[in-house]
Amino acid sequence: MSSMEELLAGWNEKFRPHADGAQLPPHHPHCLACGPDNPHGHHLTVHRRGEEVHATHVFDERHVGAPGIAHGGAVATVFDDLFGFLLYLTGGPAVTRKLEVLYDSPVILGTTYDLAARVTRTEGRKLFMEADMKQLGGSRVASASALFLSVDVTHFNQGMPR
Ligand SMILES: CCCCCCCCCCCCCC(=O)SCCNC(=O)CCNC(=O)[C@H](O)C(C)(C)COP(=O)(O)OP(=O)(O)OC[C@H]1O[C@@H](n2cnc3c(N)ncnc32)[C@H](O)[C@@H]1OP(=O)(O)O
Repeated sequence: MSSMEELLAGWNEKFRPHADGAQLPPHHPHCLACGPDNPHGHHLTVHRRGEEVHATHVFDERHVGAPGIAHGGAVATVFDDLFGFLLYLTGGPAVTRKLEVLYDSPVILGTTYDLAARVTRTEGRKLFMEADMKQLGGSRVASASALFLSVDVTHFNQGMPR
């Protein structure tokens, strides 16, 4: 089986309907944000809650920017990937065309944060999404909005080894 065939087979399995409350599958084992086999990754675990996706996350020393504070790029990575889990609800592959992050207050290493994301609007291939990150039971520390564009799964051929 070629790498592309394996990708397609895995993708179809991932896109089976996911029940409300279910843990959603990682995009792939080495994904920077959700891959369980990526030693540098965030190992994000994400659940479906109604038409939203939710995650609880603790940034650690691998994600440091200023001492004790998560790097803004690491926070953006987690938002971007969380948006990628909404694709299991919308039902097909899409990629980030635009990502905007608002940093309200420092994201502190070793602190647990709640994240939630949702699709706010669709227009043809365009998926408009929003997400927020809050202290447990507390105030918002960051939010994000994104435009994803639906693509055919062959889009990912571009990354296959030649
Ligand atoms: C099995 C496992 C598989 C692994 C897969 C994991 C997948 C998930 C992983 C998730 C991981 C996390 C996620 C990641 O990390 S995804 C990785 C990061 N993203 C990318 O690599 C994407 C790179 N970009 C591209 O490939 C192309 O540019 C794409 C495909 C996105 C679009 O190129 P394409 O040529 O196809 O489209 P178009 O340019 O004609 O535009 C189409 C329409 O969109 C409108 N438009 C464009 N820009 C804007 C804008 N700023 N505001 C408003 N509208 C905008 C535009 O006017 C047009 O509208 P209309 O004229 O039709 O009305």
